[in-house]
Amino acid sequence: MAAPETSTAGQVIKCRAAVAWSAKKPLSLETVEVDPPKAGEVRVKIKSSGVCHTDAYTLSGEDPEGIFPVILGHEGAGVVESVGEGVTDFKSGDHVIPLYVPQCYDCEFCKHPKTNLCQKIRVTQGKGLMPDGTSRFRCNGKQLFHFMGCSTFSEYTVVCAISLCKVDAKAPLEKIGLLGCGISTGYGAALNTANVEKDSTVAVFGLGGVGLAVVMGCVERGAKQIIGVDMNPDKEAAARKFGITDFVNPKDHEKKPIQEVLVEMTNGGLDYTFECIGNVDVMRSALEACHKGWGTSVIVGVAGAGKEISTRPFQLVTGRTWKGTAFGGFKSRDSVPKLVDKYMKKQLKIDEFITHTMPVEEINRGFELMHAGKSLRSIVNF
Ligand SMILES: NC(=O)C1=CN([C@@H]2O[C@H](COP(=O)(O)OP(=O)(O)OC[C@H]3O[C@@H](n4cnc5c(N)ncnc54)[C@H](OP(=O)(O)O)[C@@H]3O)[C@@H](O)[C@H]2O)C=CC1
Ligand SMILES: N[C@@H](CCC(=O)N[C@@H](CSC=O)C(=O)NCC(=O)O)C(=O)O
Ligand SMILES: [Zn+2]
Ligand SMILES: [Zn+2]
Repeated sequence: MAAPETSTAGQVIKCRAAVAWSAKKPLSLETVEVDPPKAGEVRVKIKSSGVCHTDAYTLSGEDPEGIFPVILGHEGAGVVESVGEGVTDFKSGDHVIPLYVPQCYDCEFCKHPKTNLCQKIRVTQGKGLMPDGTSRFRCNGKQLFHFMGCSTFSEYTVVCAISLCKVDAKAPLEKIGLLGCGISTGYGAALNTANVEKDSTVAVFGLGGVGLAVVMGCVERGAKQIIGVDMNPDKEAAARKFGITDFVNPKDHEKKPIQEVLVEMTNGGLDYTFECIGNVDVMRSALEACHKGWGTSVIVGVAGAGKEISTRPFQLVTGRTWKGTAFGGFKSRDSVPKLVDKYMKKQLKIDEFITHTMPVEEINRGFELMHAGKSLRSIVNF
């Protein structure tokens, strides 16, 4: 049966959005115009969106791909309002999560079992545009750019159908948007990228939302020691609830590089380490905290423009492995609906990551809480 047409289908919709007019400035709540979806696109009514550190990173001006004015946000969930020509996988009323890593099933990357990095629309997505090179957003006559193919800080957004997955309509839309980024990324970093085994020893640097999702994955795999490393002592309590066995604050060990402290604590180093901050010095520490011969370090954090990593090549010659992950290695459209199902079966945490909830009008408070180290995830509701 054909989906019922919504009264707004084919029309320009005026709605609320938090607009980043320029770097380093608070977001501004505006009325924006959202065009109907073109061929292969879907317009989604966003119910809620998480605030990820990557939104703050791009807003800070440190993202080489940062472009303004833009509608940020990439951890959202919502309901399909209308679909563009040729879209058969979705209909109005479907519950969906936008995906910043699409899955087209057709490109060389999608067909390759070793990567999740679909490249079908990567070039235009990186330029803040839809695949035809235009934007669907305007405010006061000015074009606004899209962000990571999602722009979930808008009440309505337009995304490519390949950047969207349909999820269980019983799942709470005000929570499951977090599976669009931080939780899936950290969890997948442990399960897919590192493939942590039972009885492993692990260190997680940075105990924000992403780091705690790594901890969740390591607990599921039966790691016997999980050391949380964070400069913020307030992060210890929540991290213990997620399952860290030890907490190390580098500020308590200023006479020694933190990797030496960890190597001593673990009789030679960790089986797996994860950098979940975006600091290149910490990335080095995380690698060098790995056990000689077999330790693997996974870079999850996103570093600022111009930053480079370094270590002595001897660290790799002697058997340590340095890896990175995007979206936890999950092939997005295949995996996210399954993660939603896992949450519904109480086999995956989401609620425990949500420390603050606020109306979109207060979105800047979400950023402030993150910068002050007071939140894991803030959710903004439309
Ligand atoms: N690769 C990918 O696919 C993805 C990458 N990311 C990236 O992952 C990183 C983490 O994201 P998220 O969890 O949202 O960020 P948060 O800001 O919530 O968490 C980062 C944590 O690291 C702590 N920290 C900062 N500096 C240090 C340090 N030198 N040593 C130890 N701990 C430190 C922070 O402490 P404090 O509380 O004091 O700030 C905070 O607890 C970001 O770089 C983000 O851009 C996010 C999603 C996907
Ligand atoms: N735009 C940045 C790169 C930003 C980046 O690394 N993004 C991560 C996701 S972070 C999510 O919160 C990622 O998975 N990237 C894959 C990709 O194809 O962009 C820059 O230009 O350095
Ligand atoms: Zn993110
Ligand atoms: Zn693809």
